[in-house]
Amino acid sequence: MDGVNGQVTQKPKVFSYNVVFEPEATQEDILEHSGIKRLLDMAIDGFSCTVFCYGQTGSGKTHTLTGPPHLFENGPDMFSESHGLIFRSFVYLFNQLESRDDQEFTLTASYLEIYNEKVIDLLNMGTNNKPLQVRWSKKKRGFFVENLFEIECAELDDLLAVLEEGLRNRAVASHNMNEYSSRSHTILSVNITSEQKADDGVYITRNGKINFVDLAGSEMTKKTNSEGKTLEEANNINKSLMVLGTCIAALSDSRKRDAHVPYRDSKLTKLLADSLAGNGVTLMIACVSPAKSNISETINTLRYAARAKRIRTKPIIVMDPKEKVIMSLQREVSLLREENAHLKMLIDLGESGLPQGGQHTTSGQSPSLANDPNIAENVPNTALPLMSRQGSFRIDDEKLENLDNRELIRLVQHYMAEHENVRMENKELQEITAELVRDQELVCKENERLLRKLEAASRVSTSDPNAQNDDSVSGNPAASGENQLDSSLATNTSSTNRGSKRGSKISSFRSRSLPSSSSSQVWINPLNDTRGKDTGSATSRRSDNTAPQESPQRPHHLPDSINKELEKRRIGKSMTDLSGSGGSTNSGKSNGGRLNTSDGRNESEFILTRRAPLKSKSISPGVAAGKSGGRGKARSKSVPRQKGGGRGDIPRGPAARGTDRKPKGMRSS
Ligand SMILES: Nc1ncnc2c1ncn2[C@@H]1O[C@H](COP(=O)(O)OP(=O)(O)OP(=O)(O)O)[C@@H](O)[C@H]1O
Repeated sequence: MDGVNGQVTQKPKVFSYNVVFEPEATQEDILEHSGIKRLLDMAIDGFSCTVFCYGQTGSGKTHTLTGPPHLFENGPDMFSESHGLIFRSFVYLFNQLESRDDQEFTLTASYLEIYNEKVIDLLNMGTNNKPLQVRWSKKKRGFFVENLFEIECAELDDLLAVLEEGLRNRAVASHNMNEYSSRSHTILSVNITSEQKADDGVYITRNGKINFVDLAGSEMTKKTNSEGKTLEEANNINKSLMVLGTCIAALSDSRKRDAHVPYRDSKLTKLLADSLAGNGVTLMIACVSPAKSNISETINTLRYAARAKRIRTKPIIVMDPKEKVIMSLQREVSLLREENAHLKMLIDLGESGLPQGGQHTTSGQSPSLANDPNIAENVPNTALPLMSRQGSFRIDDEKLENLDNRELIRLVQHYMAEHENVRMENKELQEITAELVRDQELVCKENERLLRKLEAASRVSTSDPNAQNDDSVSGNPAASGENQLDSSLATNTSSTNRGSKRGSKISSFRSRSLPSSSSSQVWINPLNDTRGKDTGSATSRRSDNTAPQESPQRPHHLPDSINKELEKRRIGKSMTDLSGSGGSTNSGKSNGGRLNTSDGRNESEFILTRRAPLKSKSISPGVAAGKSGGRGKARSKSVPRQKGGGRGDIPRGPAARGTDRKPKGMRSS
C-alpha cells in the first residue's frame, strides 16, 4: 500500500464481503442491495432474523439504520430521502404482509437499550431506575428480557410510533467524534406471528422475528477525550463489544466450533446469541470511516466483519411445538401414502397377468388403514366431531380452534397411530415386492433354460431323426432333454407353490391374486409377459395357460413347439393326449388309460405321470424294444437321477414332494 509521500508502509489487505457500498450509496440502495428484503421475507415465513450495524464511533451506524438525527423530531416525514433501513423495512414489511392473502398476521414490537450493562425498556422508561433482567428460557432455549413491553402494531403507523418513541428515549451524548453519539446498544424487535390454513383444516402458526441492532461504536477514549460519565459509558461499550468480538472469533473458527463461546459475559451477547450462532439468519453491516486517521479502527472493523462472515447458523422456522408435531406427522403420513400407492401399483402391475384368487384393494385407501381399529374404532366419542368417518382421518375446520389440550393430544395420538400403520403396511408391501422380484428372476431363468433345451432338442431331432432308435439312445441328448424339460417344468411349478405357501404376511396379499397351486403351471411374471405381442413364443403360450378364466383343474398344456418335437420323435401321441384336452390316452401301450389327466389330478401328479411315459416311451421303444433291453432298463431306472434332469434338479416343495407320491398304477422308475 502506498502510504503518505509514496512510502510503502505495509502489504495490502484484502477482505471480501457480499456487498460493498461506496460513500455515494443512498439509503434506498442499502434497502435494495444489502439483502435486508430477503431477511424480512424470511421473518414473515417464521425465521428469526437479525440485522446489526457494527463500526467505530461516528462511522454512520445510526445513520444507516435510522437516518440523521432529528429526523423524527416533528413526526416522521413519510417521503424523506433520509429515512434509514428501519423505516424502509417497515414499509416493505407491511407491503409484503398485505400481499399475502392466505395468512393472517399479528405484529408486536419491543425496543430496548443496553446502557452500562443495564437493560432499559425504551417503550417504558419507568425501567430506567429498575433495569430489566435477562433470563434463560428453558422452553425457548434462549435468553429473553423479563417484563419487556411488547406493543401490538396493527398498522404501519404503530410501528413507526415505536421507532420514534425509542429514538427519543435512547441515551445520546456528544463527544469529540460524534455530536449525537449513541451511548448504548439498542435492539428494536418486531415479532411476526402468522397463521396459515393448511390441509385438514389445521392452522399452522409461525413465529418469525426481525431484530434491528444499533451497536454503540467502539471508541478510543483518548481520541474522543471522554471523561466522567462518558468515559464510563465508553468502557462499558468497549467491554461488551470486546465480548462480542470474542464470541464472533470463537464461532468463526471451525477448529474451535465445539469450544466454549462466552455469550454470558455480556448482556449484549446473551441477547444476540441466537442471532450469531443459533437458528437465526443474521445480516451484519460494517460501517467504516474513509479517514486516514481511522485506519486502524477501519481495519479492525473489516476484520470483524470478515470473521463474522465465516459463521454458519442453522436457520429453522419457529413453530408451535404441538402444531409442529401435527404437521410433521401429516407430512410423513402423506409421504408414506404416496409410497404405498406406488408400491401397490407395482404389485398390481406384477399380478395383472395372473388369475385373481380374491379381492385386491386398489383404491388409495389401504385395506389395513380402512379397517384399522386404531383409526376407525379407537377414536374416542368425545373427539368424534373432529373426525369424519368417511375416508381416513379428517379434522373439522371450525372445531380445531376450540380444541383443548386433551383433544389435541388425542389428535396427535391418532396421527401417530395412522402413521405407524402406514409404515407397517409399507414395510409389508416392500417385502412382497422383493419376493415378486425374486420370483420373476427365478422364472425368467427357468424359461430361458427351457427354451435352450427346446432348441437343443429341435436341433438334434432335425439333424438325426432316427436317433431315438439308435443303440446309443441312453446317451441321446434328445431323450435326456425331454427328461430335463420335465424336471424344469416341475421346478417352475414348485416355485409357484412355494410362493403361495409363504408366510402369512405375504400370503395375505398374494393369496388374493396369485394362482392356487392346482391352477398354476408356470408362473409368468406379467412384467415380462408378452401375450398378445409375440404369440409365437413359448413363453407367451405358457402364460396363456395361466389365464384367470382357466379351470384350476386343467392339466398342463405343453407349448405347441414341444408337442411338435415330441411328435417328431414318435412319442408324441400320448404326450399330445396328455397335454391336450384330456382325451383318452388308452392307445399308449406303456401307460394305457392311466395317463388320462382329465380327471383333475393335481399338477405334481401330472408331472410325474408325464415322466413315466417319457421313460417308457422314449427309452422303451428304442431301448427296450430292441437292441439293448438291459441297458434300457438300467437307463429307465437311472433317469430320475441323472443328466441335469435328475433328482438333484427336482425342487423341494409341494411339487417335488408330489413326485414321490406315485399315481395309482404307476410303474416304479
Ligand atoms: N452516509 C452518510 N451520509 C451522510 N451523513 C452521514 C452518513 N453516515 C454518517 N453520517 C453522519 O455522520 C454523523 C455520525 O453518524 P452516526 O451517528 O450514524 O455514527 P455512529 O456510527 O452511529 O456513531 P456512534 O457509534 O457514536 O453512535 C451523523 O451526523 C450522521 O448523520
